[in-house]
Amino acid sequence: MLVVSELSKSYPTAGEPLSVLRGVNLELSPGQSAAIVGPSGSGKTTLLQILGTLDEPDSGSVQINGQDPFALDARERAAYRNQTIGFIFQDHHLLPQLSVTENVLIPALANGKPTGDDTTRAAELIDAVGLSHRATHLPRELSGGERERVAIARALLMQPFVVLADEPTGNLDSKTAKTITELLLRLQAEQNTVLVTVTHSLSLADDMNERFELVDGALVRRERFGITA
Ligand SMILES: Nc1ncnc2c1ncn2[C@@H]1O[C@H](COP(=O)(O)OP(=O)(O)OP(=O)(O)O)[C@@H](O)[C@H]1O
Repeated sequence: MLVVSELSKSYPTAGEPLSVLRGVNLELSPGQSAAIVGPSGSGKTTLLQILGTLDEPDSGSVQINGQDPFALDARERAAYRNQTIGFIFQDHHLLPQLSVTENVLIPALANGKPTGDDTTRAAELIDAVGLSHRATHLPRELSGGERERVAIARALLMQPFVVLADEPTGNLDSKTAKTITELLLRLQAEQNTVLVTVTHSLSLADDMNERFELVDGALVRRERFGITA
């Protein structure tokens, strides 16, 4: 389970601190997907950064399968993050000089040289995202949708418990966005991970099991938005 309780976070400013998160609660089981929507500046990225253990909350807790990642020191937490959390970014952050296979293997490099198992799994994931014929290509030789597929394969390499996606279809046309969303949800269900997606797309939000809106620093559950595009 991913269990988030009463998270709060403020940023210092010249005057009063800017209170962004004010009591965020969330519980998701393996295999569940959730979308978080909200206006620009409502704190979606801040929340995703905390769920990803890249930033610390001021108060409240995050528990991943009963473990509190913020109880770990910075080094332990980095190792924990690499094993437990997969990240998918809008601009995919692929390394331009590395091939598709090498990019997918990046999370395994934190443990030293990729093992044979890592390489096998990378090939399986590249196949699963439909890019076997592009395995030796560089990112610049791929379309936007193909690059996003590489980012999905990379996020799943370490069999993470939680996958966090920040606008995973933000730069894609609506047809490609739909295909990528279906792929992401299929792999997420097969691998039984928790998926949390931050998005402005109500259509993408509708494809997730659960929808939440970040309102005044807290998550409010929403019904389907009824967007089919
Ligand atoms: N490091 C920081 N220091 C100070 N203020 C910050 C910092 N990071 C974010 N903020 C402020 O916190 C608020 C929430 O930012 P955040 O990036 O989480 O919003 P968001 O919902 O992801 O927005 P968008 O949809 O535009 O990406 C904004 O007002 C932003 O200016």
